[in-house]
Amino acid sequence: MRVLVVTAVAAERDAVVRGASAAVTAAAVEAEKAPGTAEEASGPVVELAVPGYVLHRPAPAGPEPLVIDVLAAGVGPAAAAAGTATALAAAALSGSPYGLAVSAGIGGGFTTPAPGRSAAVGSVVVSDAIVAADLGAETPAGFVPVTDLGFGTVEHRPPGALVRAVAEAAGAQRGEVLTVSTVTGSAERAAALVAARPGALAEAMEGFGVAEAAAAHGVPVLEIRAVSNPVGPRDRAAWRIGDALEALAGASAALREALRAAPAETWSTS
Ligand SMILES: O=C(O)c1cccc(C(=O)CC[C@H]2O[C@@H](n3cnc4c(=O)[nH]cnc43)[C@H](O)[C@@H]2O)c1
Repeated sequence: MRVLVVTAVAAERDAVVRGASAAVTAAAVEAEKAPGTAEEASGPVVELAVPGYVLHRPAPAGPEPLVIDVLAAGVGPAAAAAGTATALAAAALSGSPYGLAVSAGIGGGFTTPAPGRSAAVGSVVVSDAIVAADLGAETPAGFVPVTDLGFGTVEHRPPGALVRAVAEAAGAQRGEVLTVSTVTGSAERAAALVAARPGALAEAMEGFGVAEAAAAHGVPVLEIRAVSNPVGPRDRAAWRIGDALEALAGASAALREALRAAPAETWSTS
């Protein structure tokens, strides 16, 4: 299967490639399918051009049928949708379509959702719903989602069995990941988001864009977020981007292992 992983920035892309490459190496050595040392087994990263973008592909180990391409498409839902749609279309036109699109990167973690649920800095969240949290209209009665106005959708649901497999492999929590166009910067806004979506565990800025492009192409979608900061009052001193990128690399290794263990036939209809 071919998997497209879409990040916002190059640092996230490189973390995903590093994690997926480490997983390739471990799998190859464990299965003794590839000769040589761990370093030799992982091989170089191949760069592939699609119109307007460059994909990074960790070299597959031996004849493994799983191919993971990683694209840094830019910050925000529009950039994410444009990059994802381009890569999906290019692959489909070449006769080798992707079977899964993954939005991956760092994100904010909600620390005061429902009792017992909190996404701490350095932890990982795998989306069970990808939600456009601010797509709608502000009215005297409050925020109205675009679906209540008679348009489109505000939610995409990844395959449940895949969510469970990846979350288990990554030691991650499962929960809703909200896509916002404005980073939350106050306790009041954080509380309003959780009130509207009690299942929310994380927020970021790209998942819904990736999901809309994937839906247009009939491709399943997943979102993985490594928490770099709490959602709430702005506090740059609380950001832990390095820790989150390490967690993202670990989650990417887990993603690869989960996909090897649970191929698409086992989750594509769940
Ligand atoms: O200036 C700020 O206060 C601020 C706080 C958190 C993040 C930012 C960014 O500009 C990063 C945007 C980038 O990273 C993802 N991200 C990371 N944390 C969050 C968050 O708390 N809320 C939304 N997005 C976040 C996001 O997906 C973008 O790719 C600035």
